[in-house]
Amino acid sequence: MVSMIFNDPSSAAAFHRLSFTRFSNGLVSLRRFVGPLHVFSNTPTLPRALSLHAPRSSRFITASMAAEPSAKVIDGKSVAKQIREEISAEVTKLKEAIGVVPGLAVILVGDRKDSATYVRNKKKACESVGINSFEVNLPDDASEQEVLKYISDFNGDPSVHGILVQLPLPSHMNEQNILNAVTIEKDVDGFHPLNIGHLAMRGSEPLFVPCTPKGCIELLHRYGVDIKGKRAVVIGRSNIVGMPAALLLQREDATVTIVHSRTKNPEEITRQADIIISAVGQPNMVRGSWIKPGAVIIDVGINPVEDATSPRGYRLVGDVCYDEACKIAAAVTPVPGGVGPMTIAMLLSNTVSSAKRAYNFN
Ligand SMILES: NC(=O)C1=CN([C@@H]2O[C@H](COP(=O)(O)OP(=O)(O)OC[C@H]3O[C@@H](n4cnc5c(N)ncnc54)[C@H](OP(=O)(O)O)[C@@H]3O)[C@@H](O)[C@H]2O)C=CC1
Ligand SMILES: Nc1nc(=O)c2c([nH]1)NC[C@@H]1CN(c3ccc(C(=O)N[C@@H](CCC(=O)O)C(=O)O)cc3)C=[N+]21
Repeated sequence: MVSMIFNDPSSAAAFHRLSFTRFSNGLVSLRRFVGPLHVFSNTPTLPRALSLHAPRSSRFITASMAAEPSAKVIDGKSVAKQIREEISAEVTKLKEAIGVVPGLAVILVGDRKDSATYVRNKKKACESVGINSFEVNLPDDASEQEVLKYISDFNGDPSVHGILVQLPLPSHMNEQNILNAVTIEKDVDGFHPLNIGHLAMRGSEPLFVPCTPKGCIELLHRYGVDIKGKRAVVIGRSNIVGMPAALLLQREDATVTIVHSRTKNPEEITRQADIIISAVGQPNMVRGSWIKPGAVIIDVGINPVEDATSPRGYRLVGDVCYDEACKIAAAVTPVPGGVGPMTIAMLLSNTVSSAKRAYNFN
């Protein structure tokens, strides 16, 4: 038996919620109960709160019905839009109060089409909230020294509050050397070893948290998903997504397991999770059978798959088999429109925080 709980959109103001309880025989019973709204109070236009808890006191008012359960869609695109509006207001406040406009510098090396698209999207997002953006495009055969020179210039430029070196870098460059060169005060990607080290240490705070994992947690928060005490599985252990996502979940008091390419029984381990964050890069790897009924799924994967019907000849899918997940999970992020837009929103947020910190502005 599983429970999925979500606010009734037609009566959210009265804090009424509907609860579907699905039994092993496939029947679904509908309950209505009145209770405290689970979490967020400052996001009135956001989607309904979602809780992993079963209600303690609830009142049966309706009989059973046979229906295919369907997960709630965690709409990263609309949450990111809301966050951009919040950031835009902060940027205006900063400018009016002390005449400072936050600035983000992006360094792109090489001519990868996907990287160029991401950089273009970041630039557009900056414009949309009033952040200045500075862009450097270097050819694929540029030297590491050239990149380091630009980083050093941006480190010393007071109009730049955030520096992002688009990854991946060409293979002749040493990624660690380059990421280490960004001053930690402007490391809005949160990839500097000192920022990662602070993230990993209890009682310590990094200046910046990596954008994609931060966006995943922000989605869980804004959808009212309880993390404390839950079992979380992160699939993938990269420096930019999987590892920091696991650290963040742990900081939120989840019990965290990391699944990677050498894990012996990934399906069985993942099936124990209340919360799954998948960052692998394998289309549709996480099947319905990997998912515990009622789990919440954050799908970070962005995988192009051939699609002759799409104008681009391909479409993007996640690591999680979306159709199967929808039938068994409580909530799931789509691809596109899930974590991707949140990554960019968190980058803007980190850039504004950096500018505020530089001027001691609260
Ligand atoms: N939405 C967004 O904003 C972002 C999306 N992405 C997307 O997320 C995905 C992951 O990105 P990234 O972390 O950079 O990728 P990496 O390739 O750096 O890391 C992939 C991770 O997945 C693990 N892995 C690979 N195959 C399997 C498998 N069969 N079973 C279990 N684990 C496996 C690897 O394990 P091992 O360590 O053992 O090799 C590794 O830890 C990609 O699709 C990428 O495009 C990335 C960044 C941002
Ligand atoms: N230094 C650095 N920092 C990064 O944060 C970083 C990086 N390098 N290299 C590449 C990855 C990938 N990444 C994404 C950002 C936004 C979307 C995004 O907005 N995706 C849209 C779809 C975009 C489309 O349609 O192509 C979505 O999921 O809805 C995706 C992926 C950031 N990364």
